[in-house]
Amino acid sequence: MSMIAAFYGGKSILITGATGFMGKVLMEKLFRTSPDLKVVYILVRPKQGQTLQQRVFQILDSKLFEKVKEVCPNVHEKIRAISADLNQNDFAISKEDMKELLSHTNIIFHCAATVRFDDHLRHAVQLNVTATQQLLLMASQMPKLEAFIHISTAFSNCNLKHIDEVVYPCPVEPKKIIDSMEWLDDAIIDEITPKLIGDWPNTYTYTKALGEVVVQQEGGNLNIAIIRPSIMGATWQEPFPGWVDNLNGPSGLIIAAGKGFLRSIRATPMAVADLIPADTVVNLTLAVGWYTAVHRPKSTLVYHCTSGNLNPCNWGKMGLQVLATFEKIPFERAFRRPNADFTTNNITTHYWNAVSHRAPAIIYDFYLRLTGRKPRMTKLMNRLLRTLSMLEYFVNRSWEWSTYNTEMLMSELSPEDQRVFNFDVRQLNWLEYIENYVLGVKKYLLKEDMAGIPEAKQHLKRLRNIHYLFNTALFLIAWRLLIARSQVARNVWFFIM
Ligand SMILES: CCCCCCCCCCCCCCCCCCCCCCCCCCCC(=O)SCCNC(=O)CCNC(=O)[C@H](O)C(C)(C)COP(=O)(O)OP(=O)(O)OC[C@H]1O[C@@H](n2cnc3c(N)ncnc32)[C@H](O)[C@@H]1OP(=O)(O)O
Ligand SMILES: NC(=O)C1=CN([C@@H]2O[C@H](COP(=O)(O)OP(=O)(O)OC[C@H]3O[C@@H](n4cnc5c(N)ncnc54)[C@H](OP(=O)(O)O)[C@@H]3O)[C@@H](O)[C@H]2O)C=CC1
Repeated sequence: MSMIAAFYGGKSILITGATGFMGKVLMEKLFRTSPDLKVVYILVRPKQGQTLQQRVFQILDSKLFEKVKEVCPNVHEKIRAISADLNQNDFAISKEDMKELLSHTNIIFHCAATVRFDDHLRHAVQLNVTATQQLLLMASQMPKLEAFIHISTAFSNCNLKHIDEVVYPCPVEPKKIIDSMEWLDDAIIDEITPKLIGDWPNTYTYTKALGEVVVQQEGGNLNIAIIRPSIMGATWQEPFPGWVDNLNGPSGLIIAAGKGFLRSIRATPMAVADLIPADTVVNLTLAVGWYTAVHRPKSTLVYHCTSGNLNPCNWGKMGLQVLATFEKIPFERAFRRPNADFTTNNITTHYWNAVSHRAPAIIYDFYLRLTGRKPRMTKLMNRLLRTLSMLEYFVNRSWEWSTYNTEMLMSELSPEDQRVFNFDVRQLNWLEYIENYVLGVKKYLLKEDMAGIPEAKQHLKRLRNIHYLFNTALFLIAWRLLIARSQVARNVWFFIM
């Protein structure tokens, strides 16, 4: 019997960010392994014209929850969606709901965050720092609370090269940042943002670092743990391999490469690609929840959920495997044949961006205009190039994350728990994982049918022929111009003939 699964039985659990990528995988695993838990409270905001209930039903209706519905047929009764906006005071939770949350919650998993790299500092501070502070205040009024688990990121200290499982101080106290956001106007915040974030690459990583300091400073007597996952990718094993539902991290780039838009990316092939499957993060999170509540460590423990030091894979190996998978499982209606490569300096990056990204987009838009359609490729390409420039920081560096606490926790688990809540990345076979990841992107993100693979292969053959034809035509035109202008070229031509 799994001790961790048994621990969550009968518990009331509060999850923020349950509608996000990690939150869904977390809920799924909780219900599948502890179907006798009492209730899962989720803080949800109405979105895109959907009510809370519609949002919950949409999640439960997805393929991700198929197994849960078998194990826990009344899962919908055990999810209690609470209307909340983490950007508002008291999260805009009604008095009755707040009362219920405060009096019943046993465990909190705080996953909600803005993960956009380019978010305005005010908004990133509001969600990643102030909301965390408010949630801690709420937690301190929960008499039955046993553990508060805060999800941060391994990149919260990406300004360092070696990162230990400790909370590092920030140059400016989070409280001062929170206060200043209240009275500074947007223009001034824009101006001081680069100075404030200093050597952090974006507002996301900076505010996640501030959030950790808030957790440490304002945690009071709560049992708190911080989890720092690296780049969260599709699921490895559970509930099935390759599940992913958003474009963050590598997923968006896999689509761009598979559809033939992405032809080159400035990346260091030997730099460590510190990917971590979402189900591994969730298994560690649930194990940490159990350990924190049962063993009550004296201080706030930080757990790194990374792969680089135990089972490293680099961007070169990952890129090659992604491309190899496209050969077997191509995406439908590609713009060009998938054939991306890495560039390593500014000059080649600019060159390939012009030749392989901008020029084909301009030519295609010209063709769309000629055929009376609306041009769209240049806009799409500019967006891709902007995304690439934001991700560059992370694919040209390697970090070392120590994992003492994570390894200590692994050794504390019973063999059964090590199996059910496996977070040992040493067992991960990267080639297999990446292949499943690409397949998952095709099935769950692009919603493409496997039956369409032969047609997709045909389409790629046609694109190859067009490519050869285009290159031959280009060569002939160039040669003709050369012959017209150069005596040497003419002589060569007569000699050949
Ligand atoms: C040796 C030789 C080898 C040769 C090999 C060749 C190599 C081949 C390459 C092959 C393939 C590639 C393989 C992988 C390569 C490298 C991958 C690198 C990934 C590195 C990631 C590192 C991240 C690490 C950071 C830390 C980790 C974290 O803690 S957290 C989360 C990470 N956060 C993110 O990833 C968010 C990043 N995104 C953003 O910040 C923004 O989206 C943006 C700034 C990038 C873009 O913003 P913009 O305003 O332009 O667009 P946006 O409005 O956001 O979106 C545009 C449309 O896309 C939709 N969208 C966007 N995001 C999502 C989403 N999450 N879910 C669903 N949909 C999304 C959005 O709705 C828009 O659609 P429309 O409305 O229809 O327009
Ligand atoms: N994805 C990754 O690669 C990594 C993620 N992390 C961390 O893991 C956690 C989860 O990330 P992930 O699941 O990928 O992120 P997502 O962007 O998928 O999910 C974010 C969640 O936060 C919720 N949220 C955002 N703003 C509000 C708000 N104002 N009120 C209520 N809820 C809100 C979203 O709700 P809604 O659905 O309404 O938008 C969503 O449920 C985050 O803390 C992130 O920093 C760490 C390392 C890597």
